[in-house]
Amino acid sequence: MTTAVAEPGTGGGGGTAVAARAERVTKAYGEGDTRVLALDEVSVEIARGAFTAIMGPSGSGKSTLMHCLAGLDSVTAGRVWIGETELTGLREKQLTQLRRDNVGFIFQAFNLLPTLNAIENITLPMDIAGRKPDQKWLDHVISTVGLADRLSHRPSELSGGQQQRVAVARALASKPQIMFGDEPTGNLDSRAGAEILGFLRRSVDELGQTVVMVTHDPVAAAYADRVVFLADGRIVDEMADPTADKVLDRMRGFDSQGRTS
Ligand SMILES: Nc1ncnc2c1ncn2[C@@H]1O[C@H](COP(=O)(O)OP(=O)(O)OP(=O)(O)O)[C@@H](O)[C@H]1O
Repeated sequence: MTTAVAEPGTGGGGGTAVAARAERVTKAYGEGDTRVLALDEVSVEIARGAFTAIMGPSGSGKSTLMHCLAGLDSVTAGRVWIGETELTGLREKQLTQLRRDNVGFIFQAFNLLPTLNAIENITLPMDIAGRKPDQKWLDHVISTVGLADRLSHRPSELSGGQQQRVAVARALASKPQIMFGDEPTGNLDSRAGAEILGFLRRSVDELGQTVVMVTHDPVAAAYADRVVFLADGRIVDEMADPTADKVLDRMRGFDSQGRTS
């Protein structure tokens, strides 16, 4: 017998904890001669409570896959779920609400508001949504990312690494079901980048979060539990427990084979 009550978002059937899922997702941009197939029937499951990296050559569809999984972009064909909610078919208003309540985002550009201090930036999405942050969780997040003594600083008074820590805390503040990062360390030097990756790792290990990160960097991918490799809009490989060397080897393999299908 299966239990009648499922945890929110633990995925249907089979009992595996799936935080997000794409089923035969195709995404095409443009029409006719200028049509580009950015994703070609991609199916993938993102495990809950794990750190997944998406890698692949430039133009292979990494950002498009992330945007489709996160409900930031519509699909041409196929279906997408976050937890048990199917995104494909939702109206824009429902999608906005689902993203706001269940998804955290970290981008390459920190996207902080310059007139607000760190804590105001962190709680802004919840303030806009009219939700009260869970203070205990918020304190835990702030101490995890090491911002406790910087909360009254404005972005201009913070280093790039500290600004991205604010962005990480903002993404975590609402206890999202899933966090997406698109090259979150792309604007940081390697030390600040390593710090942010360490915080993402800790948010998985210590806070039970689910993280999906697009990256070009094998060193960044090595922080993940699993790497999914894309080429020409298709998933061509994946790797559990990656190391930077293993990832680099695999990437070289793709390069020497040229187009992989
Ligand atoms: N809005 C758009 N309009 C038209 N084509 C697009 C659009 N967005 C992406 N593409 C095309 O879709 C393909 C996949 O793009 P995507 O940005 O997902 O790749 P990527 O792997 O993230 O690349 P990079 O590593 O260079 O950021 C590319 O050929 C790109 O030119």
